[in-house]
Amino acid sequence: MTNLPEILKITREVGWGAAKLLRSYYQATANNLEIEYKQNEPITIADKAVSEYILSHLQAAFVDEDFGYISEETYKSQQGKYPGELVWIIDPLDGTRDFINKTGEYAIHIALVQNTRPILAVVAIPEAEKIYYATKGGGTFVETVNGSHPLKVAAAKPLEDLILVVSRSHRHDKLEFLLKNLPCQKQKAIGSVGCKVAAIVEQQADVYISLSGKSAPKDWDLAAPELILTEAGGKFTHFDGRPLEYNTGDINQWGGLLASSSQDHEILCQKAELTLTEFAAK
Ligand SMILES: Nc1ncnc2c1ncn2[C@@H]1O[C@H](COP(=O)(O)O)[C@@H](OP(=O)(O)O)[C@H]1O
Ligand SMILES: [Mg+2]
Repeated sequence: MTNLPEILKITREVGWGAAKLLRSYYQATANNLEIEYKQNEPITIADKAVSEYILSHLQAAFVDEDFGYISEETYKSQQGKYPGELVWIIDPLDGTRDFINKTGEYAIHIALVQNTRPILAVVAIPEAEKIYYATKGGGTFVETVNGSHPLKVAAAKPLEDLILVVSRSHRHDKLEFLLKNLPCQKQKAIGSVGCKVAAIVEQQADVYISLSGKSAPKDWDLAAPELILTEAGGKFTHFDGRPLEYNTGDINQWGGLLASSSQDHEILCQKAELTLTEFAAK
């Protein structure tokens, strides 16, 4: 395999190119985004164009490599898991609703997964003109036009001072009950998982909670943001402490997931599980 630093260099370039392309769609006010709905989730021509851009550039750069490719826009529910060891998991536009509603909170996720776990990640945030990148064991960095520097999550603070970020559009009764009963009541809505994790590694937030309802977030929503967070010193697990796994055959990430700046991660997970038991008993 081409070495990881070389793969990262190429992926960062692809991330910047994809960010520029996606931003051009965001800023073209006269553009008809040709919004369609797939299982209740919107898709625009920008999702498709950026997916095509990322896939074609990665495939051209790694013609000699035995990589699989899973992109939100080209994924077919019957395709099952990629049988090889290394697979790219790509979300060309995470936060499509926020993209359409012009909140600026949208991101691009590119992760390389080895045997169900991410080993390399790029999260691009076009409106901030930043990319975040990480490799397993190599730390997390933020890059702007002025260069890059490492990032670490915030130091420990009291539970009640932790700032929690949560989805703006994927809300339901069970999640609302959970959010109301957590010890951290400083809560704000941010679109896109990439943008939520960026807020945590930039020390503007501390905790992110995702709880599936009738639908669940998918591998491409989480693989890249997870590595960006954990390499910055944070934790990202199921409420029961299990690590997330990708390319398992079920693209959905069911259940409760908690991402945090790590101090008190286990306490928050236990509290979340307890609160769900209370909800079930209502
Ligand atoms: N309960 C859920 N069901 C389906 N998708 C979910 C979800 N929660 C989060 N997601 C996905 O996670 C991404 C971020 O969501 P949010 O901005 O609400 O936090 C979105 O990806 P896409 O925009 O790529 O579809 C969204 O579809
Ligand atoms: Mg997404």
